[in-house]
Amino acid sequence: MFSNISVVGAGAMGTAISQTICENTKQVLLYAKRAEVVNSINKTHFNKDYFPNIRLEDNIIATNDLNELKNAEIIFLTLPSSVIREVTRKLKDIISSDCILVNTAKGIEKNSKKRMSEVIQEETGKSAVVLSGPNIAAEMVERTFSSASIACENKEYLDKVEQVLSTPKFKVSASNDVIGVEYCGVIKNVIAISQGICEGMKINDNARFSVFTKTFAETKDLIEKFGGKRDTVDDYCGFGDIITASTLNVSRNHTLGVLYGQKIVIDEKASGVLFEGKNTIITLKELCKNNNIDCATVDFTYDVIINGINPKRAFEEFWEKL
Ligand SMILES: NC(=O)C1=CN([C@@H]2O[C@H](COP(=O)(O)OP(=O)(O)OC[C@H]3O[C@@H](n4cnc5c(N)ncnc54)[C@H](O)[C@@H]3O)[C@@H](O)[C@H]2O)C=CC1
Ligand SMILES: O=C(CO)COP(=O)(O)O
Repeated sequence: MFSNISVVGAGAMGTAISQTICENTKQVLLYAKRAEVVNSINKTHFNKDYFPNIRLEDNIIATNDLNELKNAEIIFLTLPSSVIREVTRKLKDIISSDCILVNTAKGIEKNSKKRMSEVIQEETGKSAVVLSGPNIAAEMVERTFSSASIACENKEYLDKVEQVLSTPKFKVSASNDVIGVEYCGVIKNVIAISQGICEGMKINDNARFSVFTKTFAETKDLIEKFGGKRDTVDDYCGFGDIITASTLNVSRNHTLGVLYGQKIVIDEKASGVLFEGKNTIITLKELCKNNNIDCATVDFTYDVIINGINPKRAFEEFWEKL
C-alpha cells in the first residue's frame, strides 16, 4: 500500500487514473489548475466539468498548489503533451529525488520532435515511466475492466508503478521498450484519425479494413525504424489501443477524422477539445521524410487533414499503395 500518490492534470485522464489507483494508496492528491475544479472535488467529490455523474472515491483530494506534491512517491502526468515540459520544469524543484514520474500523454513535442520521456529526462534528469493502452477515460473513471502497457529503463520504478496500478480489474503489462510503448500511443492517434476519415467518407468496410491491415503492418515498421520493438505493437499499447481509438466514436481523434471525411469544418481551437493527433500528423510526416521512411497511412492523413485534399482522391492514392 502506498501513502502519497499524486496526479497532475484534473481532466479526463487525470480523474480516471485517480479512480484507478486510489485503492492502492491511502491518498491521491490530484492537482488541478483551476480553483473551481479543486472546490468541486473537495466539497462534493464530483469533477463536474468532466464527469458530472461520477462520484469520486473519498481518498481523492484536489489541490491547486504544486508545492503540496513535495512528498509524492509517484506522480502521474495526465496533461496535454504540449505542457509536459513547462510543468516538469516547475516540478523539478519541488519533488524529492526518489519521486517517480509517469507520463500518460500520447503526443510528441512539436518543434524538437522529442518523446515525452525525453522531455521529462531533460527537465528533471529522471527516467520516466511511460503508460499507454486502451484507456477510454470515461470507462476507467467508473473503475471498469481496463489495461495498459508501461515501460521504463529503471526496473525499480517500473515495479512500483506496476504495483500502484494493478487491481483485480486493471491489468498491467510491463516492458523495457520505452520507445515502442511511447510511439504506439503517438501513432495510434494518427491511425484513429485515418480510420475516422474512412468512416466519415463512407468508404465500404472491406476497403476500410484492408487499409487498416496495411496500417497495422506499417506501425510495426515505423516503431522498429524509430528504435522500438515490433512485438510491442501486439501489446495493450499497440493492438489494444489502435483498435479502440480507430473504431469507437468516443475517441476524439477518431471523431476529428470522421468530420474531415464528411468535409465538415470545425474550429478546433475554439472547441477546447484536445486533439493530440493533429500536431502528430505533421511531426510524423517530417520524421518519415528525415528518415527516408514511406508510410502510406501518414501520407493519407496528412493529405486530408493538413493539405486539405479531397478525402476520396486521397483514399484512391492510399489504395494504390497497398
Ligand atoms: N482521455 C482519454 O481517454 C485518454 C487520454 N490520454 C492522454 O492523456 C493526455 C491528457 O488527455 P485528457 O485528460 O483526455 O485531456 P483533457 O483535456 O481532458 O485534460 C487535460 C487537463 O490538463 C489541464 N492542463 C492543461 N495545461 C495545464 C498546465 N499547464 N498545468 C496543469 N494542468 C494543465 C487542463 O486544464 C485539463 O484539465 C493526452 O495526451 C491524451 O492523449 C491517454 C489515455 C486516455
Ligand atoms: O488515448 C485514448 C484512449 O486510449 C483517448 O483517445 P482520444 O485522445 O482520441 O480521445
